[in-house]
Formats: sequence, C-alpha cells, structure tokens
Amino acid sequence: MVSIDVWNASVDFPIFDAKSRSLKKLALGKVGGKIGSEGRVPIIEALHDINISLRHGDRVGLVGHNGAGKSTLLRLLAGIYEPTRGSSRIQGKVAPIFDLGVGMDPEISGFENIMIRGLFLGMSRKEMEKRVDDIAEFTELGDYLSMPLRTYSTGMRVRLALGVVTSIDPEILLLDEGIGAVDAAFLEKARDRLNDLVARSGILVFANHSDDMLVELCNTAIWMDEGQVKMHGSLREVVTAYKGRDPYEHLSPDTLARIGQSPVLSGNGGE
Ligand SMILES: Nc1ncnc2c1ncn2[C@@H]1O[C@H](COP(=O)(O)OP(=O)(O)OP(=O)(O)O)[C@@H](O)[C@H]1O
Repeated sequence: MVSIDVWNASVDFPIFDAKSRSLKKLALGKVGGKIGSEGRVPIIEALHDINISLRHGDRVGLVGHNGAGKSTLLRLLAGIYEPTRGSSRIQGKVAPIFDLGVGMDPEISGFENIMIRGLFLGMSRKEMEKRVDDIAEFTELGDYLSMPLRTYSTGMRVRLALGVVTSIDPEILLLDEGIGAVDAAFLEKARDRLNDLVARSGILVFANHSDDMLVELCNTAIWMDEGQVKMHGSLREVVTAYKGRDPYEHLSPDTLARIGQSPVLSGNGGE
C-alpha cells in the first residue's frame, strides 16, 4: 500500500557560518523560512509543524512563494531529509525528480546514461533494457546516443533526461519545478508521456506554478507559506486562494481540449 504520512514535522537548518549583518537584512525580508537566532547559531526553519496524509490516487500540486518550503517538503517526502522534530512514514518506491540533469555522467554515452538514470530512479536493469528502444525513439537523438553526453547541447540532454524520467514506474512520484521549465515545444511532445507517467504513479506531488500543468496533472493542492501548510484542499480552491484567481479561467485552449472542457464550461465566456 502506497502512503505518505507526516506528523508535526519540522525541518531546521542550522547555519554555522552566518554573518550577523547580512542576517539582519534577511530577517526583514519577506521571502524564505523564518530565521531564529536565540541560540548562538542562527537556524532557518524551512518547515514547521507539517501534517500531511496522502494515499494512492492523490495528485497534489505544491504552490507557494520563493523560499516557502516546497523543495524542502519534497526532500522530506523523498526521505532525503529527516524531520528535525515530529515524524514521517513513507511507504512505496519513491522517484524524486528534482533536477533533470542529476545523475547523468558526461563521460559515458547517451545509452549508458539511460541505464544509469533508470537504475537511480528505482528501475531494474532488465526493466530498463525493455524500455531503451522506446526512450531512444522519443529523444530523436539517433546516433548521438552512442556518443559521450559531453558532446550534447543543453536541449539534447533535456530530451534524454525527459525520455528516461517519463519511462519509469514510480509508486510515489515527486516532481520539482524544473520539469516545467523545459522548452515548450519539446514539452508538448513529452506531454502525453508525462500524463501517462502520472497515471501510472500511485501518488504525485508536483511543485509547479503553471495553471495548465497543475490542472492537467493534479486534483488537490497544498499551499506552503513560511514553511507551513497554509491550505490543503481541492486544486481549484487552493490555487484560487493563492493566486487570487480561478486557474480554470486562464487555461490555454489546448489544455481545455485535453481535459475535455469547453471554454464555456471554464467560465470565461466563449460565445
Ligand atoms: N540546504 C539548506 N540550507 C539552509 N537553508 C535552506 C536549505 N535549503 C533550503 N533552505 C531554506 O529553507 C527555506 C525553504 O526553502 P525551499 O527551497 O524549500 O523553498 P521553495 O519553496 O522551494 O522556494 P523556491 O520557490 O524559491 O524554489 C528557505 O528559507 C531557504 O533559505
């Protein structure tokens, strides 16, 4: 059974080399978690008293301002960070996709990188061998797949990474914003694969701000603010509260078509 449970969890980062002058400046800022300096070492409270319970089928969009704690929460859910206080229980195979390029080796070929990245994301060698042709076709990299990765352009690396990432079978899929920053034209091509990937996943948590991506992939949302869960509810409710406008009123015609809604239903006229 796939599940995520987090009870009263906090994550602190003690900063041993903070300079007192810049610290004052930071404390006045609006962005980022709270900085406490009661002790001798300043502490950034990246997450504070988080309670979350997710089950199979939950597709959660994570929104919030810079420094609100989205990436830290994803790392807590991935088991990369342990809670400083409180506890968490994550049941299921986690695929953390925080940076498309991570785990890629510039000195080995595209084909070898496909295998390595797949293993890193929890797949077996046999499973990856079955998928490699499909990934190769999707990337359109042809003979380049036999060349070392260092000979690739940035866009070519993204194609390779996206091909692998969308081929896996995760029980818990954790996506940080990077995936939305991919070149729009290529993302269009990857969209069906991304949708299929999410459909295959037990639980999705996706940090993203694009109305289109959130509406297409998520059904609920969590709004993080200063390291706390400010709101957890339906996607529409939370994004409307966070952005001050209904995400369904700002969807592209393509997204509306894909989610099977006419512009009239989305509430923005259309006559
Ligand atoms: N490794 C770290 N060491 C110290 N502080 C950190 C570390 N990682 C994050 N923080 C702090 O924790 C807080 C939350 O950061 P986090 O990266 O989780 O925010 P975010 O919501 O993902 O922000 P953004 O949208 O800008 O990526 C911030 O105040 C940040 O300064």
